Amino acid sequence: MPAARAPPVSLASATDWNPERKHRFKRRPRGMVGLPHPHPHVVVLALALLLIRATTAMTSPPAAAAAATDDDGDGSHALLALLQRVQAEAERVTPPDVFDPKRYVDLPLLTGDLRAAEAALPRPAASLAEMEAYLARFFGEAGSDLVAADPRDFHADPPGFLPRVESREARAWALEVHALWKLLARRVAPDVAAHPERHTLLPLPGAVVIPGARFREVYYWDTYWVIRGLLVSKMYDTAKEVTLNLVYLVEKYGFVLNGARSYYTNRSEPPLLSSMILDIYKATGDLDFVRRTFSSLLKEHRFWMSEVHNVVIMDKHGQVHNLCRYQAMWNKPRPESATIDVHLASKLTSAAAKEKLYHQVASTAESGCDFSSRWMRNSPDMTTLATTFIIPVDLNTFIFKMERDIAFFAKLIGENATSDKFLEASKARHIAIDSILWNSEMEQWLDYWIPTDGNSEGVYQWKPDSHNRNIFASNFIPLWLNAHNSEPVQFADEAKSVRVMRSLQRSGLLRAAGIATSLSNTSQQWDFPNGWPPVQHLIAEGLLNSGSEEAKKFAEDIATRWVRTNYVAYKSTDAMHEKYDVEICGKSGGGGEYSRQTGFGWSNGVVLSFLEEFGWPQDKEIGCS
Ligand SMILES: OC[C@H]1O[C@H](O[C@H]2O[C@H](CO)[C@@H](O)[C@H](O)[C@H]2O)[C@H](O)[C@@H](O)[C@@H]1O
Repeated sequence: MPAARAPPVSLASATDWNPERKHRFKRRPRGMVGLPHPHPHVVVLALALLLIRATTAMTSPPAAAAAATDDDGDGSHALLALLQRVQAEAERVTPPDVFDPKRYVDLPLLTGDLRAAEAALPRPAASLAEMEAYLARFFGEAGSDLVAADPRDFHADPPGFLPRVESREARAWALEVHALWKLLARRVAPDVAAHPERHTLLPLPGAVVIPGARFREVYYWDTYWVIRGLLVSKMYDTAKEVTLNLVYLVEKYGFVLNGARSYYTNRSEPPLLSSMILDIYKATGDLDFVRRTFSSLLKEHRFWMSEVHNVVIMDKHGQVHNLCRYQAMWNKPRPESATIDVHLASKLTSAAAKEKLYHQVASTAESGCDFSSRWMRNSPDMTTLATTFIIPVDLNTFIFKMERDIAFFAKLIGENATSDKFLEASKARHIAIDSILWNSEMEQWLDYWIPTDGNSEGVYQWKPDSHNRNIFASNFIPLWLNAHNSEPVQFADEAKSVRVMRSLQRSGLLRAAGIATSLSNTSQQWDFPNGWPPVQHLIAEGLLNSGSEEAKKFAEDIATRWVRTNYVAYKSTDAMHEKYDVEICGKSGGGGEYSRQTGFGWSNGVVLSFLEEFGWPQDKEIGCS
């Protein structure tokens, strides 16, 4: 085996992360070696990881992390424990088609008397009526601890709105979608900060835009497309305020949480904070906003570079690379879906196997794509989820982008040395993505399976047969980097982008109403036949900016299919949907562990963004063709 060479980049002074030290963890006690000065919250999580690793094999999940992350020191863990018992009791008496486990962990306690609420919980409840009476006595409605916000920069028909949308029908609808920001804007009620022990909702300093329906709180990666839409709607102040909430979370927890609930503190979501800040800067030129948020981006980068997420892998030429994976710091049922997780784990016998499964389930939620055959060793068997053993194409795309954005911002604010270091880091990641994830035969980037044999502490040796050769829309997401390249050399040059486009066209993913998430119908929501707004947008924007006229036309074709299906579904249901069935124009998506959701933050953002980018001519049909 060729000698391992250290990656060419050192970010030590910029981020306190030194890739050379990364390799030392082979000989050092296990722990957060890649993160010498992390945020205190991350330290607690890391210590939890350390504890479990001292006693179990590396393939075991970080069991002690559970104990570390469900107590914020404000008493909200006691409430969450009670709410999970409420959830379990409610399941027994609620018809399955209306039972949503998340509702129960979102309930705010009406008074400070948790003990009284505990004592009065009917165990078992005799009926649904008895359970509902109990809930009404002790708890407010789920979502009642958020109050409507009235964004001051909202105008019903903002000047300069969608100048290229000529069709009256399309324009009238776009204005209705734009008006949905008012319905989705919220503020956390003052009681949440005053009495955190009564809420699983976390306090936030500014207004938020929620996805909608059961998703009553702000979500991390959803917010990127919310921001894109708010910028189209000229709501620049709201876009900044929403983003500053996520910055606040980084400052408080060391990373952006999956969502702003105490039960989401054990994981993040696809990291797009730097992209939000970049797009706001491009729209407003507000350099103070960049200055204000910059150090939080460095902090977030440290989180993703820590041992929890970083994987070291040696390519076939002996070159060593750092890439990232998803990994939650949790090995218990997800509180928001505990009944579902417990049921799934009941197929396994040992407590250790259950913990490992819970760890994989939560780690999959960190991917934002929960759930999908993509993360299963043996699809569609959910007990074979193995997300922490996958190097995902899209995650590394987002982190490459983060590094490029940080380099750009650092230059803007005069931190040239930091800029150079992050530029180098992004180049190293570019090389890593090309070496480890690019598949020249299929002309796609492919997720990479790392071994589950307990070697995750060391440097993995790249193997050609470890690519996941199944077709997923995520295989094409690196194209998005075309949209954001400030250098003459594009991430995927024009010729390569065209080859990737042809591969996408041959893949079978493009359907009547958009790009399917995968080709496999598992009944999971991130599989066929669902298409998701962020995925359409990432791929279309990448194609649009590839430099190829043909790819640009293809991007417009994808956008047209997507806009039409959103429009037709809206006309028939009076709502924007979370996801769509790409087989049938105008049909919302289904599957997964919860019912169809409407609102919907990222759907609105993607439609507005497509309409801004491509316009809609007078004579273009907007119904299904
Ligand atoms: O309650 C189940 C899961 O719900 C969320 O995931 C889905 O909705 C999110 C909000 O729109 C979205 O960010 C994610 O991509 C969806 O899969 C939540 O994020 C999960 O953590 C949660 O377990």
